[in-house]
Amino acid sequence: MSVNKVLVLKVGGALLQCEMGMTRLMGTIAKLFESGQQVVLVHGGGCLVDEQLKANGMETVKLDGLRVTPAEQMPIIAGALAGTSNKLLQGAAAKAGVVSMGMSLCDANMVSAVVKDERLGMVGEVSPKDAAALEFILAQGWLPIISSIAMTDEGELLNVNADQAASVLAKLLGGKLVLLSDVSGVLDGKGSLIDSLSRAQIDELVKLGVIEKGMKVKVEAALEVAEWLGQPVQVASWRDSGQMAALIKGEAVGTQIQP
Ligand SMILES: Nc1ncnc2c1ncn2[C@@H]1O[C@H](COP(=O)(O)OP(=O)(O)O)[C@@H](O)[C@H]1O
Ligand SMILES: CC(=O)N[C@@H](CCC(=O)OP(=O)(O)O)C(=O)O
Repeated sequence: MSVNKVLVLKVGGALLQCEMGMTRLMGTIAKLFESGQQVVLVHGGGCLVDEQLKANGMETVKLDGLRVTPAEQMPIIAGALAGTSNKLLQGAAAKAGVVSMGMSLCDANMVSAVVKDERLGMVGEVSPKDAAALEFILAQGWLPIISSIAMTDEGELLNVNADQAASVLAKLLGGKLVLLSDVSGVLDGKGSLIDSLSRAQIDELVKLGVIEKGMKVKVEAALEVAEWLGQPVQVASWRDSGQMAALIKGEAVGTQIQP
């Protein structure tokens, strides 16, 4: 990986429940900073949202890997993602000596957002808009930590899948994208890691039901960026210390989603 492009790292929500994982992630980011690599951290928090909805007597419904988001759930979802999850990560960054800026997709005209599909309620579809704020923050040597809560032009909050949020920010910055989940990459039907995937192979594995739910959304977001930027996108795991060490060295990790 070349060092001069911004690295957009996305972490899934399960990380927030793993103290060691958060420490390792922030240690990795500190090392990347030392080597001159600028990093943007985008995060999910799906499991925290599930917990908060349950605690408030609300149900979780997913359609094709995306959370159906009735308007009355939006304050809880925004609180869990832009609030709790974002601040937990800022805390871990501070402990590792990394100066961070806690943000969401609502900030500084980064993206524009519209309702994706009426059947999903307040779920957003975002497109890249203005990179100025992020470029300023990166130039200060700070780590932007960005949740996937967005806003319409009318100021209504929207819930965006965090892999899709990361993919739009990678496009905005023309950056490299690495999606870190709780699995070491895309697995085949027997549970073995697949090193590399083309669009045709992805279509086939989705048809067979081998790639499904959150991984289907993730791989499709990765493919869109790979094709847009003409370079592979990696799907790997924050759990795997070997993969995190390889990331610091700029080596390929996990599954390479090919353009
Ligand atoms: N072929 C596959 N390989 C790996 N994981 C898969 C696959 N198909 C479905 N999954 C599921 O997708 C999950 C990762 O997606 P998701 O839960 O959205 O992760 P994250 O929260 O990290 O974004 C895995 O934990 C696994 O349960
Ligand atoms: C629309 C939609 O599905 N939004 C996601 C946003 C969080 C997310 O994507 O979290 P993970 O990365 O941990 O899965 C949700 O509400 O769960």
